[in-house]
Formats: sequence, structure tokens, C-alpha cells
Amino acid sequence: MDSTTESRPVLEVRDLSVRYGNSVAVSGASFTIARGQRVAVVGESGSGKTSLANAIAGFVDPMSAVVESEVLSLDGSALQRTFTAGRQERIPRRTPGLSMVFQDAMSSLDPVWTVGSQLTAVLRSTERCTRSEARERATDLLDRVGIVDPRRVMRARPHELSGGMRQRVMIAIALSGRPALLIADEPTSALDASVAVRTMKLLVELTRTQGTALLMVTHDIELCRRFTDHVIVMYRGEIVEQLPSARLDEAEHPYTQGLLQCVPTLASAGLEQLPTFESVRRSIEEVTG
Ligand SMILES: Nc1ncnc2c1ncn2[C@@H]1O[C@H](COP(=O)(O)OP(=O)(O)OP(=O)(O)O)[C@@H](O)[C@H]1O
Repeated sequence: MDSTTESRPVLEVRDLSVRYGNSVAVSGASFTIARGQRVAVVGESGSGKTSLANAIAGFVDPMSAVVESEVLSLDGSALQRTFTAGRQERIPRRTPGLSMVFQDAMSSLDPVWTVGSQLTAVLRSTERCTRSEARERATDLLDRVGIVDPRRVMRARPHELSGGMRQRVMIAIALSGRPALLIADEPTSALDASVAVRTMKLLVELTRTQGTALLMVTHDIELCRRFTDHVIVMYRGEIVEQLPSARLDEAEHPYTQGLLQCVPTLASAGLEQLPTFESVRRSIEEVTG
């Protein structure tokens, strides 16, 4: 790899917008992600986080959405994402070098097939290997994501596993092709707090060892602080601020400051009421007019 390739961002997004009919979900989004960098997208419900992530991943319905961008490239290659609503264009189901993990592993996994058959099918679609080699690799992958009895889990169907185990299986599937970028949409919000932290630690460890960059949509500012390098803040479809996670407390935009105030902490436990998004919005409107 020459130095240009090494310094080139894994993901470059310039002036990306997503529209559903007349409603603009994302407007003028621009940012880059470096190799191995972990970036969080935060913002209240409806601010456009998922639309942004899905547009990059190619998971938008061309019948209802219009995606446009000046630049959208992965590892220097342009991603074909300019869909026009109402026209039946092919959505790329799999983009080489890019994987996605969703909030609800149950809806991503097929309930009928065993974990082993789903994992080996993915491996065989990305690598040249025999069925038995793929099963061996699948068992190893389950072991790597901390599944205690991988041979039993290979034979299990998704409903026989806990939520945390299912999410680990999804992470194993997503990282099996060693993607340059993993997009994770609320990967831990269906899990209880301790399982969520363990799952995040796993994501960080695996992405770090593989040099995979992470773009994570989340509501959880504390997860950003602990597990990501950089934060992108969205408000009403626009990126209003981007800053290193370690410097979140120095955020300048009133919306980011408001998000930080909404995080429950031990210090806020004595307050009668936490600030709400509504109260934060009112104060932003007072500031910005
Ligand atoms: N398929 C769709 N068709 C029409 N409008 C949509 C569609 N998906 C999202 N929207 C609208 O786009 C806007 C942004 O939604 P989006 O889901 O991207 O926000 P979000 O920040 O991810 O929200 P949440 O945190 O609740 O998932 C919202 O107004 C939403 O209603």
C-alpha cells in the first residue's frame, strides 16, 4: 500500500442529501472517515441519522427516496447511490468492503435457518472455500466474537439465542469479509446496559484488529465518549457539529450542548427533572432566532 492509499479516507461524503417525496431527511452532509477510525452519528429521533447511514450503505428504497451527493466514495471508489424516487433501479445488496449491523439482530437473521448455515452461506459468497472449510471458519468466527460453545450455536436457530448472542452472531457475519467500513445502526440499543458495553468492547476490539473503520448511529452520548474517536451531531437533517469524542464537553453548538445536558448522570440524579429535547430545542430557537 503506498502512502497515498494509506492517507486516503476510507469514506468520503460530500454534500449528500436524502429526500422522501417533499420531505428532506438529510441535507448537505459532508465528512470523511479515516482507516480504522470510529465515528458516531448522534442526534434526536428523526434527525436523519438512519437515512444518512442507509444512503451510504445503499439500503434505501428507490421507490420512495432520492439520494444525491457530490462525492460518495469508499476506499477511493465511487459508490453508486444516486437513486431517483419512483424508478425501479437495482439497489446493490452487498457493497464490497462495506458491512452493516442493525439494532435488531432478530430481524436481520433468518429465523428458519441455523446460525451455522447463515454464517457459512455468507462466507462462501465472499471467499472461495469448500462447505467444510466454511463451517470451520464460521466456528472460529463465533469463537472470536466470544460465543462460549460455538459448535452448539452453529446448530442453533436465532430464537434459541439471547439478544446479546444474536448481536455477536451479526457482528461475526458483518466482519467475516474483513470490510474496510462497518456501519452499525444502534447496535446495542436492544441490549441491557452490561451486555451493551460488552458488545461495544467487542466491536472496538475486532474493528481495531482488522483495521476496519466504524460508523455508528447511536442515541447514547456515553457510548460515543467511551468507544468512538469522533462524533458527528445531526439536527433536523443537517450536520451541525463534528468534533473528537474526547472533546465533547467543548462542543460549541447549542444543540450538542443540549444533548449533553440530556444525559442522565449521577450528578443529575438530584435534579427534579432532566432537560428534554423539547426544552433544548426551545433554548436553541431562543439563541438562533
Ligand atoms: N422510508 C421513509 N419514507 C418517508 N420518510 C422517511 C422514511 N424514512 C425516514 N423518513 C423520515 O426522514 C426523517 C429522518 O428519519 P431517520 O429515521 O433518518 O432519523 P433518525 O435520526 O435515524 O431517527 P431515529 O433515531 O428515530 O431512528 C424523519 O422525518 C422520518 O420520518
